[in-house]
Parts: sequence; C-alpha cells; structure tokens
Amino acid sequence: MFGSITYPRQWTLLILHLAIPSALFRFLASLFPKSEKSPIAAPGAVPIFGHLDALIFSPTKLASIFAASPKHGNVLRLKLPFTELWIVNQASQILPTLSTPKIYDFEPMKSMALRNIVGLSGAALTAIDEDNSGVSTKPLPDSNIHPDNRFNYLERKMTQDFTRPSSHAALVQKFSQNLHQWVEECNIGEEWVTPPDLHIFVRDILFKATTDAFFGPHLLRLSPDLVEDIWKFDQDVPFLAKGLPAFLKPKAYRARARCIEAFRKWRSFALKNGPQSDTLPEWNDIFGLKCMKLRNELFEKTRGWKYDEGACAASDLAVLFGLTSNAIRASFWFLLETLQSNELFDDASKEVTSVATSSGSSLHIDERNLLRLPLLQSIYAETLRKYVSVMMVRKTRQASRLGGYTVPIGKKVVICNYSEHMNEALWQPETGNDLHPVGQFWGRRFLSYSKDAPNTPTFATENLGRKWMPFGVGERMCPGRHFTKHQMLLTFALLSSNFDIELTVSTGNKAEPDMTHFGYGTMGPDRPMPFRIRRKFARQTHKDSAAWL
Ligand code: HEM
Repeated sequence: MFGSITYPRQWTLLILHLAIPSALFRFLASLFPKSEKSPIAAPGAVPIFGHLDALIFSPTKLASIFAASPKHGNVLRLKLPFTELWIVNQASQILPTLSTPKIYDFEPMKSMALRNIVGLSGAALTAIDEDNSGVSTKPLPDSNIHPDNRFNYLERKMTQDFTRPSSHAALVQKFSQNLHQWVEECNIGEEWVTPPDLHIFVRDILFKATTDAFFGPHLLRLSPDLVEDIWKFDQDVPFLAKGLPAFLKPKAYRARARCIEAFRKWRSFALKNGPQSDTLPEWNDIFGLKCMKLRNELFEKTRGWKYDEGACAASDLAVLFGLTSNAIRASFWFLLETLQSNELFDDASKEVTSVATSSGSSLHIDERNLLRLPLLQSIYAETLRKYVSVMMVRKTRQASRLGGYTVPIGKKVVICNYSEHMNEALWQPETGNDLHPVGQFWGRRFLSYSKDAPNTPTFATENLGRKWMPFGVGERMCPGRHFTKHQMLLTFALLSSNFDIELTVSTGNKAEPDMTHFGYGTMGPDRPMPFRIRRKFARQTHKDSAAWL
C-alpha cells in the first residue's frame, strides 16, 4: 500500500518531531546544576541529535564509535535527543555488569525486542512485563510474583532444555545426519558447477539441516517458502528492532507476518498429531526437540498465552531466528576465509583428515575429536571475533557504582563485544614482527606455540573470556554456543572433504561485513561471492581409508 520512506524530507520531519521536545527538555534541565559527575560523551556526538544519526542511519559510524570507545574510557555516554545509553568497556567493568542481573536487568530489553522484532503484544506481552522475578531458580529479592507466574524464568527454562546433554546430543546427531544426507543426495557431480553466491549456497543447506533438526521436518514441509521468508525478515530485523512505524517499510512487516503464519500452521499440525508429554522422547518428527513441546505446555498454562496462537507462533519464530541467523552466517565466513588462503585451507583440511575415516561408501568424521582440533578452533574463534557484533543492553533496577560513576536507576547500559574484539591493545601477537591488525582476519590468531613443541600448537584459551565475548557473558550467555561450534566445524569438514570449491571472484573483490546488521549479531557479507564446486569422488566409491581426502 505505502512505499518505504526514503525521502529526506519525511525523515527530516520525523527527526524534528522527535528532537524538538527533547532539546527543549535538555535546555530546561541544563538550568539546574547536576550533583553527580557523568561519564564523557563517546566520540562523534553532534549538537542536539547526539549520536542519533549513528544509531538510526549510519551503522558504519556506530561501529567506529564502539571500536574507538575503549581509548576514551571504561564508561562513556551515547547521547540521544531524549535519552542516553552508557557504553561499558573493558573486562573489569563488563564482567560484573553482565554478571549482576539484580542490578543490570535484561528482561525489559528482551520484552522490547519481542514486541518490536516479532510483534508480540497484548496479554502475552503483559505476562512478560509483569514478571519481575528474574530468570534464576531463586526469584530476585524485590519480587513478589507467585512461582507459577514466573513466566520469564519458566519460558527460558523450557527453551533451554535443548542444552541438556541428551537433548544437545539429539540435536547435533539430527543436524549431522541431515548434512551428511545433503552431501550424499545433492545434485553436484564430478563436473564443475558455478552457483552465483557462496553465502546463499551455505545458507540454504544449513537452514534446512538446522531447522529440520530442531523443529522436525514438518515446519518446512508445510511452509516451504519459509526458507526464503525467514531471510527477508532477518534482513529487516535492524529496522524492526527500532520500533519505527510499519508504513516506513511495509515489506518488513509482510515478511514477518508470513513467517508467523508458517508457525501457526505448524503448531496446529503438531498439536493435533504430536505425542503426549508423558511419553515425550528427546526428538520426534512432529515436534522436533522436546523443548518445543515443553514450551507449548507452558503456553497452555499461562494466562495471556493460552488462547493466543499468534503470540505462541511469534515466540516460536524468535526461537528459529536465534537458532539460524548468527550461526549460519558465521559458518559461511569460516568457509570463505579459509578458502581465501591456500595455506590456511591446506592446513585446516589436513586437520580434518586426521579425524576422518571412510566407512563403506561414506565418509565418517569423528565429531567429538573434530571439535578439539586446534587450527579449526582458532579459525572458529577468529571468525566470531571479526564478524560478530552484538549490542548487549541492560536497564538498571537500582542505582549502582560503575567505573567511578553512579549509574542511576532506570538507565540503559550497552556492552558491545566489537569494542573488545577491535581493541588493538588486546590482540597483539606474541611475535613482534608478525603483526596482524585486528581489522584483518588471521586464522592462527588463537594458536599458542610452546618452546618444547613448536610444531604442535594448541588452541589458546588463556584470558580468552576477558576479551573474546561473541556469545556474551554471565547469566544470559548464549545457550546455543556449543551447537554453533559444532555446526561451523562440521560444515567446513564435510564441504571441504567431499567437494573441490574455488572462489571465482576477481582479485580484490573480497566480501566485507554488511554493516546494516552492526550490533545485531553476525554480520552478513556485503556482496555475492561467486564460486565453482564439484564432487571430489564419484558417489559410492569411498572404499579405503581417508587417503582419498
Ligand atoms: C554465531 C552464533 C551465535 C552468536 C554470536 C550468539 C550470540 C548471543 C549473545 C551475545 C547472547 C546474549 C545476549 C545478551 O546478553 O544480551 C545470546 C543469547 C541467546 N542465544 Fe545466541 N548466539 C549464537 C547462536 C545461537 C544459537 C545457535 C542458538 C540456538 C537456539 C541461540 C540462542 C540464544 C538464546 C535463546 C539466547 C537468550 C539467552 C537468555 O535468555 O538467557 N544462539 N546469543
């Protein structure tokens, strides 16, 4: 109905509408002296609008503000016309902030994300907002919520059931089985074929393998277009997250509505045909992982959720988004970066060979040992260091001391892993001449060489938690991190050992991160990466040991 607003005049009106009252408020506030010292403003603020331009229109500028911020202090202010966020840098401030949920609360931010990104509203959202008991087993001290109404705690507990060892084992086993099946059955033969983009290629394989493993095969069977719609929705998540009105970008809202509809369809099918909870296996092909059924049982018990199929479907969409968005892009970057260096690719392939055997007609990878390979782990860690940027936002539940300042109640603080990941001072290599600036990918950055065994490096984990934080830190640290690592390493292992893959891009035409996703997780590539691919060996001919790799 409406076209997306891209006209400068309309944007200007919108901004003035937002900015003038707040500028007036700031002027009045400035007449009264402040008693507390505030942190200095982050670089790049302009009069009246502060950092609004960077936050809304210029993610590249925002990225440089975060990258430069550690030089200016541990705590800085990101100024907006009507509010401000405090940026928190350096492990000494970040770790306590993210590990003290009774002061730094994630729930209001999660509620805002669910409202803006997946469109949750009404009584379902109220159940989230009214629960101030936190997500630990023990409710927060100032909460008087009845244990049965601790929706946020219970929903998180049911969802994170997928991290229980036997549930995780079922997930990775299904994922691995799906990926092996794709390798066996895809129509890539021994002649070169030339798909137009490595990212789309990897994305499509992994999306199906992962989604079928988590939700069972019926979600995509009932709604095959979800394979496309999810990425249209994903592309516009940064727009949706800002809570701007629908008429500015109707296509974003339409893609989201189609994704939610796909979950409605699946839920109606699964609820009719799924197993009862007293006989719940770890995985079944109707509901997928047990956690999806457990979540649904909670929805059925909770006021505001019980009869709201739209809310349940929207919440399931949030799970799919968390499951696929970041990890799949990261798997693509892992493969791309390794393909871009012959030396790195050869060494990484040798490592894969060391844990591979052929059994009958198919390749067997010892996945447990795959996850321990030092170079592969280093490439995985470097991929996440370079390509993940997540803004972790918290709201203070009470006043507190932070980096020498008093942070008042109700203040939003933001931690972005990118500030640490791009802080040159933290990432100097041990060997002085061998410099690898933080802006460049260096697959061996996380290897440690000992004097006794200089040719057998290990994966360096010392002090890692103080500077490498793609999955966050503390209570809300990502529960999908183990699956992500499994996915990234296995994808590389299976693709590199079964296929010859060559990039066909012209020299210098290297994909860079698409900064429109800055702050929202793993950034995608900013351009297509054409390539060619052929099967290494004819199907059904893997007879002997891994010598053919
Ligand atoms: C490269 C891959 C991934 C990255 C970089 C990533 C990053 C993160 C980060 C930084 C957080 C914490 C946010 C905060 O503290 O504000 C988080 C939370 C979360 N992630 Fe991931 N994630 C990835 C993959 C996954 C996967 C595969 C899943 C599987 C479902 C997942 C599910 C979740 C969930 C459910 C939470 C919320 C945890 C809670 O409420 O306590 N993530 N993720």
